[in-house]
Formats: sequence, C-alpha cells, structure tokens
Amino acid sequence: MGRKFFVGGNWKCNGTTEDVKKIVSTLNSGQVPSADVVEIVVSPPFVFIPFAKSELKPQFQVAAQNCWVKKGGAFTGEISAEMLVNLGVPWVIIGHSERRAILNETNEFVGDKVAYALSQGLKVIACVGETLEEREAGTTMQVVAAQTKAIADKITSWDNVVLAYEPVWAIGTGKVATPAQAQEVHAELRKWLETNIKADVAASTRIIYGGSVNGSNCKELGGQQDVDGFLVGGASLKPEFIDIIKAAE
Ligand SMILES: O=C(COP(=O)(O)O)NO
Repeated sequence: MGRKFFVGGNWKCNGTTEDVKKIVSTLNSGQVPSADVVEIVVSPPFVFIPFAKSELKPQFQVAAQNCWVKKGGAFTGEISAEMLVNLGVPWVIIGHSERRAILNETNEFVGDKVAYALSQGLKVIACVGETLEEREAGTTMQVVAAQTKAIADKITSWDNVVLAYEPVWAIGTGKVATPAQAQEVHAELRKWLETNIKADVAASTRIIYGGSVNGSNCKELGGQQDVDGFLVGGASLKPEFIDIIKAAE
C-alpha cells in the first residue's frame, strides 16, 4: 500500500497567544515517530499561523482551516489561497462539516474551493461526512459519495489531496465511530475512488478519520486497513495529541 500515516490537528476557533505557546512547546518536546513514518499537520486559527509556523519543529507542518474559493480581492473577511502560499503554509483544510452546516458550504462550493486551492499549489485535507439523521436513514454512503464526487468533478489530480471522513455525529461528541464503522466507510470511499477515478489513486490516497479521536481509541482505529490516520479536533489541543501521533508506529 505504501500510504504514509497522516495525523492532522484541527485547533478550530480556539486559543490565546499563551495557549498557542504552550501547545507549540508541548509538540516540540514530544517524542514522535520519524517523518518517514508519519506526516503531521497542525491547523491553528489564521491569526496564530505565522507564530506556530515559525516556532514549530519542521516535522510539524501547518495548515489553514479554510481559504477563499477564488483569487483574493473585494471579499471582506476572507483569506486567499495566494496569501497562504505567500506565507509558506503548505496545507489547507476544506469542507469541514462545521463550515458546511454553519456557513452553508455546498458540495459544489467545496469542490470549487478544493480545485482553486490545488491550483495555487496548496495541499488539501478535504472533509466529508454524514449527519446522524443521514446515518440513521441508511444514506451514509450516498452522502459521502456525493461529497467526494463534487470534489472529484472539479480536480484533475489527487496527488495533493488527503480525504478526511468525519462523521458529523462523532465530532465533538465523544461518540467515536467504532473501528468497524470507520473501516466500512473508508473501504467504501476507497472503492469509490477505484471505480470512479483510478486504481492507483484509490491505492495511494490517504483516507483519514476524524470524530472524537483520543489517546485511548487511536491505536485500534489506526490499525484498520483503510484508516490512514486522523484529523483530530479537541485532543489536538492537549498533550495526548502526541500519543495519537504515536499510533502511527
Ligand atoms: O472536527 C474534527 C474532530 O473533532 P473532535 O476530535 O473534537 O471530535 N476534526 O476536524
């Protein structure tokens, strides 16, 4: 398979300058596996990106949590992909369920954002995931396939895309998906890529899980054949994030 394990930390809308200094210090002093074993990307709020990027050890890459859908300009409040590239930020998270739900980001808008970010040279963590209602209705795969298709329809290469499956009902709830639930959807997503894109894209694309990952559940989740890592929220703000990264071993 040869997919390098990938652990992302999504700090969301959290932190003060003091908090960030503490998190950076904890990460820099953590004993993590080597860069040929695990790829680590932490995603501070925009305002802390320059500090975090300058203070973190090189093994900790930095991501933005979003970027605008086209070239910058008269879009008050937005941050453009060009600005992130100019800052030397290599990654961006796009399509997080909180943005889909709260800011009504549609599948097509997310697809356009992923395409534009890639076109500017950014690497993208693209998020998909179903709500509890959608899972209980038995429509999980239809939902995440439609979300993935909306991205696939707009891009020409998956080389710089990591797909994050984050069931909405597991985000911030403590109700983590079981390893079997995660593996089932990851395997279906990989099959979707094989059927609709190309076999080598399916084999090489990292599909990571997010939703209440912590130091206790990460090992079993990460041991699933099609779980290539995590996108961690709450626990990425705590020292246990180092333990989660070690699940790569
Ligand atoms: O939203 C998440 C997961 O958040 P939690 O780990 O806090 O469930 N990742 O992007």
